Amino acid sequence: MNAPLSDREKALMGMGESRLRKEDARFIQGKGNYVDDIKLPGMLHLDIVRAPVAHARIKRIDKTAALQVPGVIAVLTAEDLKPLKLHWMPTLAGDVAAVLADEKVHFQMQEVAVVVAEDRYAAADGVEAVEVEYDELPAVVDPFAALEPGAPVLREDLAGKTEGPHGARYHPNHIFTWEAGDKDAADAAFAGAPVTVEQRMFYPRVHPCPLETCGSVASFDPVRGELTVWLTSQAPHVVRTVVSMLSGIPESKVRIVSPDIGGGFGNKVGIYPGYVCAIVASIVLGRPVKWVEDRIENLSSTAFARDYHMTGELAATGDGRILGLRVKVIADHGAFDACADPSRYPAGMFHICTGSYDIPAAYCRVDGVYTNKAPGGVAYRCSFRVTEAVYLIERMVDVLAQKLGIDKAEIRARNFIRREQFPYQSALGFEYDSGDYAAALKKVLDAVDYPALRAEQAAKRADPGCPTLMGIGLVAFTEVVGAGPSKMCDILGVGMFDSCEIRVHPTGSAIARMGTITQGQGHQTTYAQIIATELGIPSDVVQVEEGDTSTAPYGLGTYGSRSTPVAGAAIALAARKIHAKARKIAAHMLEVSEADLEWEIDRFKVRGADDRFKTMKDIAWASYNAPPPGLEPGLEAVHYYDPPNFTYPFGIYLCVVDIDKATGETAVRRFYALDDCGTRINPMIIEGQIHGGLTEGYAVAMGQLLSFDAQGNIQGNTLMDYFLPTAVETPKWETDHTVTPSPHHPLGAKGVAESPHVGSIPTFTSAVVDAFAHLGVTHTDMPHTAFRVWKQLRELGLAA
Ligand code: PCD
Ligand SMILES: [Cu+]
Repeated sequence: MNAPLSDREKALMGMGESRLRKEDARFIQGKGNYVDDIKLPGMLHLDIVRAPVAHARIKRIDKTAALQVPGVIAVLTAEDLKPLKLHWMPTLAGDVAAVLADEKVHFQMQEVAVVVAEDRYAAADGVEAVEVEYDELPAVVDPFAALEPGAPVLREDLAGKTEGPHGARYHPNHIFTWEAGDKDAADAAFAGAPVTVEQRMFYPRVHPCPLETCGSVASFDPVRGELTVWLTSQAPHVVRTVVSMLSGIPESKVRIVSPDIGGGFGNKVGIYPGYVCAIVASIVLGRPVKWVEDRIENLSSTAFARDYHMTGELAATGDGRILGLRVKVIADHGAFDACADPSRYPAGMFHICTGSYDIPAAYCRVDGVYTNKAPGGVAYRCSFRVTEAVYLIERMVDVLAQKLGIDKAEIRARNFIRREQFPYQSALGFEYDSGDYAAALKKVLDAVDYPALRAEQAAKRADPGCPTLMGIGLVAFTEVVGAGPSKMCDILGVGMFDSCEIRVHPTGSAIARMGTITQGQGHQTTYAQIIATELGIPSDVVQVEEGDTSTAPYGLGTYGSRSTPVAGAAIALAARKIHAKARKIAAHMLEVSEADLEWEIDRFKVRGADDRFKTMKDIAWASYNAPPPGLEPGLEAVHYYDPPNFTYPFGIYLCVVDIDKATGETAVRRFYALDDCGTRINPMIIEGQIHGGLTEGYAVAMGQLLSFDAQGNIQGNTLMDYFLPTAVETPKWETDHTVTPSPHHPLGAKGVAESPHVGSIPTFTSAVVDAFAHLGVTHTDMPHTAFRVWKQLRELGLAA
């Protein structure tokens, strides 16, 4: 293993060390600073009037009574935003979304009007007093029904448009068709295949549920013409650009600050009507305006995830070698196409759905559809539809294994992309950077004694008196994270690079700023660790700042596990620029040539003369006070990093469940998660990320669901119904790892934070279905709640 660290190395607390999080000293003392903590003199409060119905024409809005409520200052509707051309706003997906409902409402809880008042209570009373008269229209909640010939037309604003931003539209409720792969080659693989399987599955609508809801404080200074907005954004620079474009205020006079964020999980990527209205209200009224949504508003209207109706097909040989994959998806995007994906990919990175397998021919097609539901389509702990893709392929491989009577571990091993095939070109267009799936699988199977688990299962199946059904889930996932090479990925035309600026002070401490923004991931700790190792400065004295567009270099933000792959690389390369300059200074100080110097932990020393050295601290002082002739003073650098490729973390997850035949309750007996994210910066933070992601995955698989009735009423949008596991429900997690560095990343690191979510969800389904596999069940849709599992037990005559 690793050689023991010297004292000097230990002092740095650099990469590879499980050092404690630097930010926690602040958080555990209640000194965090969230948007709702921001209170400005004269600040007003905004609250939103929301639609009680899913589809209706607005006949009349009467503000009179609301304006008489004590404390209410203003009521704004779409009519008031029209002169500013702000009643509709562009979405990340190239569509438009109503800021405030314009003549029609398209989903329940849609923003219809806003009330601005002296305090939050008055604003809420004002909301109650706004009178809106609706003329109800038939609601469309099923995307298949939305595509029927006579279906009600939802988006009248798009009437007659047969072209959308992603090509032809064949129905008024159709948004786009997106295809990847070679259809003819895939069809040919199926035509000649000895075995084929097909499975329909529905990945229900779920919602990221960060502790802190979304919100903003907008403050326009009419004297200076400057706009400052504190908001819960995972991408503050992008918000600045969009705000400047929409408002016409020069970007140099717009400052966006993401202060501490209480969890993002994709929920805080989009731009929401509440933000826009707070900004407009502040500009119009000349006072700061705060908007913070409540939990029901958060679960109802800011950014759902998934809602994919998927059909997968695999073609294979008799011994289980996969010959081809075909996938069809009907994607329910809700009322406006507001998916947060790189602009060119309306289905995100869904085409990673060939997974960890060497599949010669593949074709996938995704059709986006409008329905009367809230817009969103965010990457809930997932790099843009990767969760859906991994779910699909992992379910399909299980279905194939079942049909052929091959063990699910064995069939995976037979189809893995082999170590020597990397870099690997997938049939759907990705170049996987590195992986060693077979070694990881072996490690997991050995660790849990897989043959013994299967033997136990067989014995239990043979015993009709056994009160439980035992299931074993297994998943071998590959993710695509680190968006992304700007030749492939952009947001509204801005390439998805990221950035870092490091400034070393004369006394040898440093400040570093990045274009990303932590929401709990621990960037202040891990980023400092990278700099510590690269520059030989203790991570304790490296100050990391993110989220303020007036100080941080432009970056695309934190989501899609892109911070380590993209900003992490920028940090390393900025540090290396400083390192190169430091070498020049050290050579001058030691009166030798640069070539005679070697770097050791925290110093340059003269080769072969251990006592002749200059530490980075010495060099920092000299860089300001006695730089070599011809070299500018100071010790700082900026780097903008445009990655050459994505990174492809992977993992092998295994889960054992025991299902109570009497109640349908599923107990997770064991969950073993092996992750490979290449070079590991802070193993403890990684472990925390894995625990969090597995817990969120457990929540999605076992209980989270936002469903709608036939009228489009949203159900389950409170924490009474929406499943958020506490320590009581959460299973015990076992973690493990292998290390296969990324060959193109300067540190060899890949992203990791999404992997546990992406990988665990299909593992739970795989385990639950496995419990019923001997009875011919090939798939059951999530969530695997006790009631749903019990119904299945009863249908099979098993319920006690
Ligand atoms: N190799 C490696 C990798 C990584 N790491 C670490 O770990 C973490 C993470 O990372 P990443 O993977 O890169 O990621 P990011 O970018 O940073 O982040 C993001 C993610 O993250 C996660 N996690 C978390 N946590 C918390 N606490 N909170 C939150 O919110 C959250 N979110 C979630 C999500 S959802 Mo999306 O947005 O949906 O797309 S995406 C996401 C950081 O700290 C880092 O540094 C290390 O150490 N190493
Ligand atoms: Cu996703």
